[in-house]
Amino acid sequence: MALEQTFIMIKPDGVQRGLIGEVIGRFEKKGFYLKAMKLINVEKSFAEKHYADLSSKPFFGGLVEYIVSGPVVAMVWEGKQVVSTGRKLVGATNPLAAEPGTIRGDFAVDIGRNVIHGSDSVENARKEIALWFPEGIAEWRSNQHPWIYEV
Ligand SMILES: Nc1ncnc2c1ncn2[C@@H]1O[C@H](COP(=O)(O)OP(=O)(O)OP(=O)(O)O)[C@@H](O)[C@H]1O
Repeated sequence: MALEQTFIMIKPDGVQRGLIGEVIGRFEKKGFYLKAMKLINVEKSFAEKHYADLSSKPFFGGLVEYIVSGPVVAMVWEGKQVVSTGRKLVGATNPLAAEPGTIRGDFAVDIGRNVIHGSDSVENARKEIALWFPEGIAEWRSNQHPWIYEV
């Protein structure tokens, strides 16, 4: 069975608020595999590249300032339908609309401080992983695999 990969980033507010372990724990306990992770400060030009699709939006400048305001945790997670299911774990963009039980629903209030990013499609996940991890990602699979996945 081919497993998907997605790019997940804990934004500067999530790092500052001590939510790294909480976020990782939710993805781990679900049954997804952490394939790459780094805590880094990104340059403005890099943040602009990551959010290039939103460059015409009025909030673009503020969004880029937010992303460069402190370290972020960039991760690759692997699993069955991890792109769409990861978005469900993350919750709606506006945290006030995000369901309780989701990361944004449980830990955020404002759209401009929504703790986490998750790729919105398999194609964008591929692009984002290539952008953030040009060095490549780890190859491994949990020994618990047969206890999480039927095949
Ligand atoms: N109206 C807005 N005002 C301020 N910031 C916004 C607004 N809309 C979106 N953003 C910020 O831009 C990010 C990207 O917006 P997008 O529409 O791609 O939402 P998303 O896919 O849920 O979020 P992300 O890409 O971060 O996972 C949001 O997560 C949020 O931080």
